[in-house]
Amino acid sequence: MAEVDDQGARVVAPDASDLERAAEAALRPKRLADFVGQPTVRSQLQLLLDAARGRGVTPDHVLLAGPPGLGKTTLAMIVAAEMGTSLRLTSGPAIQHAGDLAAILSGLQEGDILFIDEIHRLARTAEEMLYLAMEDFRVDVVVGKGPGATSIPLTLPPFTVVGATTRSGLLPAPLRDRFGFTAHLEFYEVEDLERVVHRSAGLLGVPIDAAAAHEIASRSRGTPRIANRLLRRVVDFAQVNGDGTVSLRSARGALTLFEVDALGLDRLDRAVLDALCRRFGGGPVGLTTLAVTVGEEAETVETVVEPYLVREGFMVRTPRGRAATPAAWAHLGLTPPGGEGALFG
Ligand SMILES: Nc1ncnc2c1ncn2[C@@H]1O[C@H](COP(=O)(O)OP(=O)(O)OP(=O)(O)O)[C@@H](O)[C@H]1O
Ligand SMILES: [Mg+2]
Repeated sequence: MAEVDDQGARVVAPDASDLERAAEAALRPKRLADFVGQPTVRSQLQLLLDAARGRGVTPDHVLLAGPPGLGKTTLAMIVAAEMGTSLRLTSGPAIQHAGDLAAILSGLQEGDILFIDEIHRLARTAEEMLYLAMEDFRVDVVVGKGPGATSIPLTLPPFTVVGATTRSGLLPAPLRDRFGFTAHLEFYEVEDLERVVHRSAGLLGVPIDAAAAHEIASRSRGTPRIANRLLRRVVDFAQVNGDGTVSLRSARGALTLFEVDALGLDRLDRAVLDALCRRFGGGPVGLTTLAVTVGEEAETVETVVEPYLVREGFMVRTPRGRAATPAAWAHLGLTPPGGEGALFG
């Protein structure tokens, strides 16, 4: 499906293209104190790190769970910075065989933070090796091939695994259990996103007024990555069409141009709601059917469209499939079959 490209171009997509990652690096908070919002996670993590530092040990393994763009990679980097240690970066899909993981593990230094992004996508054999490494700081390195192969047990220096996952439900329980602390990142409040926008505008050297920051924040779907991206488009707009100062007018102009509505819904979101209401009478309809109707992968609809629609009360998940709420019908300017109040009757 060609939608992979469209997906990458979506201005409210919660995930980032490779190109965007470079722009993001410049805006990443480096220390816990600069990390905006998520007060619960921040205090929990602060405690964990302070305690480890106090005892002079490496912190417990940390699992960061939550939707894309909420700050998992940022927090992993912050853990390393706060502990004054180095970060080794890898990801589930990058580890195809147990041997790949063994090579990484055997290169670790004491206190290193091993960041495993998308840890739910680790190969099965690597997963088992990781259990042992996390629990006993041991790894069995296989030397040679075939019948002559021998396995040499290697003791690892103490280190900390920071795992990140957008799908914590997919993590096998034994792996989940080996994390001493799981941080569940929540979507951000508008006020927090306003602070993200102000902070980023400051780093970009762009003047912005409070109304503009509020406008961008309220259309950012609770996601700092989206707030930063919308800010960049708004800055473009302000520089091309004005004097470069980001005002409410330029914020609205840019967001209208990119078809992000007042609630942060874009074309794909509206297409999903529209299909749900017009084609399926409000549902319930299965995820796959719904995804095919809008020409998207089921996984895309499930991970990047649905969470926001559910959270904003436009869609509900029922045992028989996805259903539109009265708010969805209202947002599309449609009347539900049987009129108002007929739903969920
Ligand atoms: N709490 C925060 N305060 C300020 N900026 C933030 C915060 N959280 C995230 N950001 C910014 O949002 C962008 C995306 O964050 P990050 O890469 O950490 O997300 P992620 O959860 O790792 O996403 P993915 O699941 O796609 O890997 C970064 O540029 C980062 O600077
Ligand atoms: Mg990340």
